[in-house]
Amino acid sequence: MSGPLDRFARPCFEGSSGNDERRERKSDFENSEDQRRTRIGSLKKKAINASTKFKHSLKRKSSRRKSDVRVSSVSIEDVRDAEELQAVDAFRQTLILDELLPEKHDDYHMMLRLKLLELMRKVEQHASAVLTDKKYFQGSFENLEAIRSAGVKCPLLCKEFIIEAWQIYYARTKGTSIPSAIPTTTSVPNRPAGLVAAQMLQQSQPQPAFIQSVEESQVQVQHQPHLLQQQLQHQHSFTNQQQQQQQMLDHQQLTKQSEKKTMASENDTPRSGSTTTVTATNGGEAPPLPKHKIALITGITGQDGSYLTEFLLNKGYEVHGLIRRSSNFNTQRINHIYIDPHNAHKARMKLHYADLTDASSLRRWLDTILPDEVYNLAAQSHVAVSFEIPDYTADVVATGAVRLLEAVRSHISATGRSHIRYYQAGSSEMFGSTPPPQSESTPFHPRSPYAASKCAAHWYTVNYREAYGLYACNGILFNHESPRRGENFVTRKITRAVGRIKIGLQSKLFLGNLQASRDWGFAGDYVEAMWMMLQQEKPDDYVVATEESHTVEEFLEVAFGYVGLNWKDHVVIDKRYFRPAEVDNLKGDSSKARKVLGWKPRVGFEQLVKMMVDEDVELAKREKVLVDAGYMDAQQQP
Ligand SMILES: C[C@H]1O[C@H](OP(=O)(O)OP(=O)(O)OC[C@H]2O[C@@H](n3cnc4c(=O)[nH]c(N)nc43)[C@H](O)[C@@H]2O)[C@@H](O)[C@@H](O)C1=O
Repeated sequence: MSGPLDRFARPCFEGSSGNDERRERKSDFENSEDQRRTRIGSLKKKAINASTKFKHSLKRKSSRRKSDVRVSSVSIEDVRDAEELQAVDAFRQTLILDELLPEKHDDYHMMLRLKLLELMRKVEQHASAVLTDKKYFQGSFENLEAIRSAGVKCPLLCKEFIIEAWQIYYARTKGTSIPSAIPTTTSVPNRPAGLVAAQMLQQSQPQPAFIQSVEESQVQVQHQPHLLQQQLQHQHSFTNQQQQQQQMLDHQQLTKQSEKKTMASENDTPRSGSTTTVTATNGGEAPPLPKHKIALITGITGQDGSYLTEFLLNKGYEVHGLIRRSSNFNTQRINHIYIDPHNAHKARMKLHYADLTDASSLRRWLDTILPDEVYNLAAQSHVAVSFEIPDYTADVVATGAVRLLEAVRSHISATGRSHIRYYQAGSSEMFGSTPPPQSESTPFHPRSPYAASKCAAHWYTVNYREAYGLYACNGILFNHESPRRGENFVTRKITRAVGRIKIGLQSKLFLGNLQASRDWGFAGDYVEAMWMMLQQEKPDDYVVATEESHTVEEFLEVAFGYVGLNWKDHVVIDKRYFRPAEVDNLKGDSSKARKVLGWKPRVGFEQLVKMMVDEDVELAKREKVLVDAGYMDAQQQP
């Protein structure tokens, strides 16, 4: 089905339906919204003024401190900041009087931190901790809420893994006095905790028996800046973060076990590839790396890259990912498995800058990493966008594949490492207008620059296999989705909107052709098939699909219906999302993969849609917390 060409009249970013809607809704809310912004703006200004005055006052005073030990209080304009400023000021005076404050540490933020630590210690003597972490401590935020609303007045500490700012606000809405105790991946922001801690010191009640005493807990704050950088862009729900933490812990444990195992059997199991030694940064010699397999993945930061990395790490692989430089970090999907490379003997995933458009970088990393398996997943993978940037799409998707194949070929010829195996990510888009069911023998008829480029990559791979005897496979993957799917693909665009509509952050969703039909599977299942292809005796090409096809409209029915909404009340057809040439119907025949590889999908269509909706409802709840706390605009998506 072809769409009108006037979509090129102005650029239109998918996933930005909130923005379209914002334009529409602005007039309704203009006045109240503008007033609210002005109010918040003026409060912020006041707070900044008060802080600046306080800081200047400290500086002025510090130059006089030897002769005039008593420091006068600051003038405070903002009522909201008064308690904090006074508390910090008084605390500073005490330190100066006790001669405990070296001049170089005499600044406001240092004071605030010290004050917070002091408050935390006091709080721990009088407060009770409520376990809210579900997975490890079988707690819940509902417990916290129930305890507070049952009239318990003592300060309550929310015992939780603190990863992102929204959790602090969320904990407060549930009645906590201060988030506490298990911030494994980020430090607790000073300001909210400081204010809350000050308030709670005024309250003290005996501790109910059913709440765990805080003395039993260990407070450990580790600061990992690489995770903090991603705070607001994080794509996964709270539940998912807990799963990720479990995976990380599992991975660390697995790594330890596999290290022990491989070290023990090092002599009798020679590694198929190279050995690399790493020098530890703690002064000692790191143990030689175990003889495990090494994988190199292009496109590691994408949906498939992140699932494949988890899968391979769980199989004991060392995984190297090639990433493109960009001005913003885009590693959200793999942050949970990232271990600082300075922990050389623990870090089993490593990232390197390279680009499929830069042949020299590909060859250099092959020579350095010496991988056993290479997975080429990188692409400009958006079909509609490929009509806008066809040249770039061809460069990355088609020529990028031949650059990498050629790098592998020349690396083998230079090193003799002929056991190396190559996986090429193909796409059902290559079948285009050929009617379903589509199998390995179905002729390609691509309908977009993206699909034509994928066809070229497919044939380059076949050619390197036939011409040079390279172990190279094409995985012809039908659509595969997950909560990590990019927000401009139709499935995630829908489930994001369902979450936000359900929570009241959005009311409309702008879409294109609802009659297109796709064979949608779960990305987590599909990465297993990639790996299986490279474990066979001989290289070959395989279709990977669920063998069920559903229209976009059916996806809408399930997604909206699952949360009790009717999609027809919210979806608006926007011709800008139609494509110049559409692929109407894709439905795979994956019998070869099922028979030869023993692969089959585990997650069905409805389960997939519900999984994505569940995650996105949670994500929307987090956004709502930030919106309610004035931390984010209602229409803005982090
Ligand atoms: C296998 C293949 O899978 C993906 O390509 P795709 O099938 O084009 O995925 P999509 O989610 O962008 O579109 C699916 C269908 O949904 C229709 N549709 C309607 N309304 C909107 C809409 O508003 N946005 C989008 N994106 N699509 C819409 C659209 O016209 C199309 O018919 C990529 O992973 C690709 O890399 C790949 O290899």
